[in-house]
Amino acid sequence: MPDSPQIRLGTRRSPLAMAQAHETRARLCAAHGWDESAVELVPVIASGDKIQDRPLAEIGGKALWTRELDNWLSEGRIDVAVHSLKDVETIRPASLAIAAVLPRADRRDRLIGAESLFALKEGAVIGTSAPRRAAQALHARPDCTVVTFRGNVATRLAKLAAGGADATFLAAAGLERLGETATGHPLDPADWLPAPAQGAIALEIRSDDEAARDLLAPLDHAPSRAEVMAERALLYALGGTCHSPIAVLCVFADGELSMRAALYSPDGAERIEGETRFAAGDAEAPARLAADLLARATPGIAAVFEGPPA
Ligand SMILES: NCc1[nH]cc(CCC(=O)O)c1CC(=O)O
Repeated sequence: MPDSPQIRLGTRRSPLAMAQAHETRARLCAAHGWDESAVELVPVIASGDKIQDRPLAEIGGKALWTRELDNWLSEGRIDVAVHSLKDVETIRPASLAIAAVLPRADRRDRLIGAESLFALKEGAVIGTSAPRRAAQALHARPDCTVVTFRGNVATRLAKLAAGGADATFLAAAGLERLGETATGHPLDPADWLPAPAQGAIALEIRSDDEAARDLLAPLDHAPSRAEVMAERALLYALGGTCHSPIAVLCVFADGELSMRAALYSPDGAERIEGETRFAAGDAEAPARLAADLLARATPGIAAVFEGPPA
């Protein structure tokens, strides 16, 4: 029952990031019989949090969420970086490693502002800055207009309430972690797939930090890890980034992974879909699905998916 911190968790400062850090601390304390003082939370300001008015794709993409935490981790100022895995680039420094993936929360998006996309009025305005959500929405409702909607969850809900749009999308996982359990309407993955690794919290460490690796090992949830790593492998093999309108869901059941993915042109006019089932140990399956999708890509899709990095 240590009094001084055993481990320092770095986190972004947004309410959602802090909720994820608190969840991680609770799981660590439960796994090791510690009281809260054993885990120090270290809030770090991410560059993405300082810029709220432009789409992420325009201002440098996902690295905005990870750069400061990467630096603090590499410099030994924290032992663990707590991430929404959805926001973590697929190509990471070799000096860092994902030591654990927590049990994945609700993977779905929720629509806020209408019961379904088809309940929206003709020509409705949808607030989002996620290229995936914009393309999916325009595919289903080409009459709608998409406007940029950034900021943390509360900011986006406030923008919606203030009339900045008729509807917006937020991840169910994030809403639930913030206690917004009744906000919006979950979208069925049968017709609205989420983002790669949506709903998953990943704990990153320095690759050579065996002490941190051992402390985090009991928190790792192997089925969740298998699902989200397969989704990230698909994104990597497509050459996807945060600019890429890709939706994917991989589900683990009975020792098998089932993956379904859809690629869009940014305007939502073009859409292709593919699916595959594979054994949990088959690390090449996502790349095979990616190759199949790329081979079938229409021009507007081929323009934004460049294939795997050389
Ligand atoms: N891009 C921001 C972001 N990163 C992770 C979540 C939610 C939590 C998660 O998906 O794990 C959100 C908010 C959202 O997309 O609604």
